[in-house]
Amino acid sequence: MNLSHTELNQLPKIELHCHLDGSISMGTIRVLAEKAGISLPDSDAALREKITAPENAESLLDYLAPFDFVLPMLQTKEALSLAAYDVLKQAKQDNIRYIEVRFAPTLHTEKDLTLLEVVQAVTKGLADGEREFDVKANALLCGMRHESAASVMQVIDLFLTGELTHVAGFDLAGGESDGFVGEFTSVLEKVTAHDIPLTLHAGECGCAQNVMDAIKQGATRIGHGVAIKDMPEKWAELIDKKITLEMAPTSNIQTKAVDKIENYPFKTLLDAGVRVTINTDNRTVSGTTLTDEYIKISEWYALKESEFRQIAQYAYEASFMTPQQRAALKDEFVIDNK
Ligand SMILES: O=c1[nH]cnc2c1ncn2[C@@H]1O[C@H](CO)[C@@H](O)[C@H]1O
Ligand SMILES: [Zn+2]
Repeated sequence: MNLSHTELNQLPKIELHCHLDGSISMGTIRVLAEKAGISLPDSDAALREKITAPENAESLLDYLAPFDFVLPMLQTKEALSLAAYDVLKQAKQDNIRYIEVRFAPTLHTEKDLTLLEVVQAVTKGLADGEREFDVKANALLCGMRHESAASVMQVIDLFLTGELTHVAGFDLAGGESDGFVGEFTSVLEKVTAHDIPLTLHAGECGCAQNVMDAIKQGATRIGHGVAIKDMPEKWAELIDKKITLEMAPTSNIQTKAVDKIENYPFKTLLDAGVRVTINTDNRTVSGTTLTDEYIKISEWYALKESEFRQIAQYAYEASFMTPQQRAALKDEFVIDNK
């Protein structure tokens, strides 16, 4: 029998893939808009339409459109701290014990913030939320793939300032073209040269080769990676290297990473031994919670509790936690299979 919604909610969880700007609750968006002097529709239904992915999204780029609506509200330190705090509040409701919240610093410098100030404002909100909600958290910094390698390099240079706390790794996000890894070789070489933990969006709506390129370039985790379903001959390599896929069922259907649920490879990959994990990607843009994503996976595949716990252990092992965070959560996430 499937686990009940309450049981799924209560499972201890780790979320590796959650975008800050796509995950701010409607209540906090109203607060941020007011502070920014931006007027919003009065009705929640009309506002929801602006901040969620279009029902008939045709592609990843369609899916990304609502971000343009929220970003003008995320241009001050106060707004960024409040947004990060708000995401941790939501994480608590999912019984998340550890979360990595990602964002692109270059998207928050429209007013007068420096990249460093942007990151410090977000990590302040995470630190406040950690204390308030007993959820551990780190930030991941994203470079945007539509920006130049030189601009993305400025984000990498933040890691080298020695001024960051609560920042655990790097990612590339935005629209995905085939062969994108090659456009950012110089950036990604610097990432690995400095041992900065690396996850890359790949094989979301691009080809399976993007996933293999990302791994070759040093990514230990892949954002989505759905397209690897088309290269079963590579699964053994993923298993061998303990590559972890950060999948997000609702988002993956919305972006048309697969045309229909029957073609979603989550369970096939899990059964084959590939390390898959469950994530929201964007709580608000996808209109979901991590509990909702667990419910979806439970309804689609009737997973047993032991399988959900195995998936959470994969997330624990692949996370970019500090040694202290890892030690504190060990008993909740390392299951004894023997
Ligand atoms: O699923 C996704 N694939 C690729 N890029 C994404 C996805 N969700 C959000 N973003 C992009 O990442 C930026 C930083 O958080 C967002 O502004 C959005 O453009
Ligand atoms: Zn994403």
